Parts: sequence; C-alpha cells; structure tokens
Amino acid sequence: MTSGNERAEEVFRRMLMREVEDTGTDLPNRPDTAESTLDLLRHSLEAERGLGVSAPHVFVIMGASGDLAKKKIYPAIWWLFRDKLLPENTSIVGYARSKLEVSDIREKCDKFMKVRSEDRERYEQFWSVNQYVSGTYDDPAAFDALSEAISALETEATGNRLFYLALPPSVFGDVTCGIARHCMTTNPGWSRIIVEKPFGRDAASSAQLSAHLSSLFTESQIYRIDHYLGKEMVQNLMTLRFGNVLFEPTWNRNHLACVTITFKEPFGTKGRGGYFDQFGIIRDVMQNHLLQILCLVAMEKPCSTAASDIRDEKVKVLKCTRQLGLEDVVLGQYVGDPHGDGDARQGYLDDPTVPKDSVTPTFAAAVLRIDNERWEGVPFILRCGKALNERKAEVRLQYRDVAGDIFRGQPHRNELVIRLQPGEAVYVKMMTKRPGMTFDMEETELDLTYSARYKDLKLPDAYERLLLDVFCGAQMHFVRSDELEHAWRIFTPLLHVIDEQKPKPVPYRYGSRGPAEADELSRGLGFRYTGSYSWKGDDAHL
Ligand SMILES: NC(=O)C1=CN([C@@H]2O[C@H](COP(=O)(O)OP(=O)(O)OC[C@H]3O[C@@H](n4cnc5c(N)ncnc54)[C@H](OP(=O)(O)O)[C@@H]3O)[C@@H](O)[C@H]2O)C=CC1
Ligand SMILES: O=C1O[C@H](COP(=O)(O)O)[C@@H](O)[C@H](O)[C@H]1O
Repeated sequence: MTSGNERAEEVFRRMLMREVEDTGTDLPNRPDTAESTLDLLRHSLEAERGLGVSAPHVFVIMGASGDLAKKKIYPAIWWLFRDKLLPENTSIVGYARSKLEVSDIREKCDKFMKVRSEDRERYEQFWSVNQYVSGTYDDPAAFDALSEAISALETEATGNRLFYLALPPSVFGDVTCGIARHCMTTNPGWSRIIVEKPFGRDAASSAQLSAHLSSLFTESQIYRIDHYLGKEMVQNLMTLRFGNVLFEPTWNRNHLACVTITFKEPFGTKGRGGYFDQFGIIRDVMQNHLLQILCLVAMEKPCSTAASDIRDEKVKVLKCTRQLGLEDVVLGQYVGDPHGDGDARQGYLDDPTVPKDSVTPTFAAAVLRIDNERWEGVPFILRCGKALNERKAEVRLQYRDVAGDIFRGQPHRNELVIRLQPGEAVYVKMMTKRPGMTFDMEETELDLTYSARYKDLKLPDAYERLLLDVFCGAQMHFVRSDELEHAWRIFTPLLHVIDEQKPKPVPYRYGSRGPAEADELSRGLGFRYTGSYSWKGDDAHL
C-alpha cells in the first residue's frame, strides 16, 4: 500500500505535470528525499501559478441533497480529505433547493462514507469544513448568495472554485448560467465545472448542450465525467498497450479475430425504471462507458500522455467507426424468473415505475466496425445488460486460429482478457503441453490477478481519482466535446430507429446470460466459444 507521503507526492507531481503540459517546461531535477521533493513541487507550482496548492479551494456540490451526491460525491471528497490528498485549505459547500443543515446532509451520507474507527477525528474535521446553502436553481439572487458564501471561505481576495453538477438535465441550463454569471472566481484563481451524463439524447441535443456550455465556459474549464475512465483497469489499458513490447505487435487485424467488450449487472432497475426507461441500456452504458473503453483499446499510440494528444487519438478512432443500424444489434428486455428468489421474479415490465408496454432495451449487443488500417475486418462486439447472471466488465481480445497447425486441430484460440471489475485481472488463455509423459496439450493461463499479486491492495474509487484530477487540472480522463460529437454520430441513427420504430426486444430470463441471439451474433462474427476452458484458480476474491 502506498504511504500518505507517497500519495501526497503523487498529487503534487500530477499538479506539476499539468503545468508542464500547459507550459511545455521540463520537470525540475528531483532531489532524493520525498519531503524536499514535495517542497520543490509545491514551490514550483506556487511560483508559476501565482495561486498554488495552499490557496483556498472551494468544492461546490450543486444538487447536494440528491442521490448521486450522497452515494458518490460526498464519499469521494471525504476519502480524498481523509488521505490528505486535497489542497490544505479546501472547503466544501453543498447547494440545493431543500432547506437543510450540514447535519442533515451528514446523516444522508453517513452510511456511504465507510468511516473506519481510526478516522473518527478526521471525519469530524471533514464536516467542520462543510457548509450548506439552500436556494433555487433559477434565481440570480440565490447564486449571488452562494457566491458570497464561497467568498467568505476564501481568505485571500481570490481562490479556486470547483462546481460539481450532480443534477437532473432539467435544471442543467439554469444552473450553468447561474454559475457562469454569478459564481466564477476572479483572476488569478480558476473555476472548473464538472458535468455528469447524460450529455444529450442524440447528436442534435448533445451539440446543443455543447454549444450552451461553450457559450459560458472554455473547454479547459469543463470536466465531463465518464466514471469508467476513473477505473483502475480502464486507466491500465494505455499502460498495457504502450508500456510493453509484448502485446502491441499482435494488437491488429493480422492476429485478432474479434474484440468483445462486456458489461454485465446481476440486478434489474430496482425501482429506478422510470429514469432508465427514458434512456435504455444503449444510452445508459454502451454509448458512453463501453465506447470510451473501445477508444482506449483501438486508438493509435498518442504522441505523449498529454490530455490533448490522448483525446486527439480517441477522436481519430471514433471518426473511423461506422454508424450503427438496427441490423448491427440484438436488443433484449428481461422477464421475471418464476423459479428465482426475490427480485429475480420481477421482470422489467413488473417494475411499477416502467410503462406496461415499454420496449426499452435492458440488454444490447452491437457490432462496431472500425475502418482503418489496423482494424479493418475485426468486429468490436459491445455487450451490456441488466439482470444478467453475474457482475462483470471485461475486454476480451480473441486471437485467430494457429496457422499451419501441426497439432491436428487441438490448439484452442488464445484470448487476452482484461477484467475491469470485479476482481481486477489480466490473463492470457493459452495452450501448454500437459505436464508429464504425455505429449498432449491443454488450455491454461498466464495470470495476473491483482489480489494475489498486490497484497492488501486498496484501489481508489473511480470518482475519488477523477475528482482529484479536477483539482490537479488534468483532463486526460475526461471527455472532450468533439469525442462526444463523434460518439453520438455513431449511435444516433440506431437510436432514432429504435425510438421511432420501437422494435420489440427479445425477452431474456432474469439471471441468464442474456438472449441466445446475442451469442449467435458473436458466433456469426467469428467469435469461437469452445466451453472447454476451466480456470483452476481461486475465485474467492471475486
Ligand atoms: N485471474 C483470474 O481471476 C482469472 C479468472 N478466470 C475465471 O475463469 C472463468 C472462465 O474464464 P473465461 O475467460 O470467462 O472463459 P470461458 O471460456 O468460460 O468464457 C469465455 C467467453 O465465452 C463467453 N461464453 C460463455 N458461455 C458461452 C456460451 N454458452 N456461448 C457463447 N459464449 C459463451 C463468455 O461470455 P459471457 O461473459 O457473456 O458469459 C466469455 O466471453 C471466469 O469466471 C474467469 O473470471 C480465468 C482466468 C484468470
Ligand atoms: O453509469 C452507470 O453505471 C452504473 C454501473 O457503474 P459501476 O461503476 O457500478 O460498474 C450502472 O449501474 C448505471 O445504470 C449507469 O447509469
């Protein structure tokens, strides 16, 4: 496990890297001890920026009384505070319509904060730097009052402000205008806006939203969150690909038969169906999380790790990706399992918040085609669904058959699997000689299971990582507006056909692997499942 000092150093390093990215200057020579490195980094930052890490920072949560705030945002900011990863002088202000006190917010958040007994004192300190302001989302006077509350926390004439919009799309326009007109900091401080999906419903509404945001803020002030980009193994994709010689030479059409990117959840909409029904699984998971993963798997090597270089490469691969039509997908909707327990008996249409005649897909499998030199002819199969047999997100690269096979059809295809969650792992399924006198072969694996390789590993939550990036000004793991534009270009024709023609999704049983038609789609695209592989490892960590 990394020590607090190492983690603090990492934060300052990231802040400095951000400066380097912006200014093109070199990192200073680093002295040997961590402490002096910290000092060096702190001083270079403060000298360069005028307003550095010891300046006041105010983290504002718009929609502080809501679900996302209590389940994800307050916990993430608390964990950063607990581990001393935030700038020293950071305050937190919650803003929402409900007339509440900080103690009410604390009560709502308590059960999500994972407070260990040794953190009790720190936890009290955390709430002592919290404030709550109530106000409507469309009243200029309320935004002035919010700005005054923030200013009162800024001991200097200025400070750095971060606004997290944990709000429904219906108030998004008013709130962004309110912030831009009444709450921005004065120079030399900065203001940053963190926005959550949905980033529109299709190409046109997303473009409208982007135009709205860019009329109020610069792109460098906007942080569009896709929380999958904050996950350990998603961030690891670039390291695996570009930090090794081993994989990259086979990472192309000459060696790969297909790439499958999977997201599975073992529960249904759990009463949240009213919200889900307006979006469906393609807008909820595929068009954002899975497509971002596809970009990281398929893009070319960026010129550097600078955010702009990485995002340029993602845009390039999206530009080469064909638009989808109905013929490219299998859509499903779960039905209750009469033999199941509890929730499993309830189908999607049994959720009282879902219209009885809804045809919204809760499962989708789609084949994406990337028309470039590396990927022509290699199907990218994206699969996602609710109420399936397990919780799992993974990337699976299936290699072609061995050419000129001398073993008379015995070798099964190699697969490189990057399991994103749960139980982070990278494994290569491969053939080996069965140990002993025999010259037979068997399937086995090269296995990097994180829980076995890294003892007592505690990985940060995706939101924790991403919020820290916003403090540091690092946009590498956030979505740029042109990425969105191209992501929507790929999905909009399909989504419009689904919205207008309302094709009936294939029913699949709660707790199953999804519709058999999805396996047929994969088979038709060249994916081979033999069913012969069995892992001898310990599943206890999963
Ligand atoms: N380090 C570790 O923790 C390791 C763990 N393991 C574990 O071993 C188990 C098996 O490994 P795995 O790589 O999944 O190999 P499998 O051969 O079992 O599955 C491979 C792929 O085949 C698909 N599949 C499963 N059943 C069918 C079917 N009937 N028709 C068509 N496709 C099918 C799966 O899709 P779908 O997901 O949709 O079912 C998956 O994409 C897993 O639980 C894995 O987590 C293996 C190696 C290392
Ligand atoms: O964005 C979303 O993601 C969650 C799954 O996130 P995870 O981090 O738990 O894997 C999903 O349940 C939700 O429907 C979707 O909106």
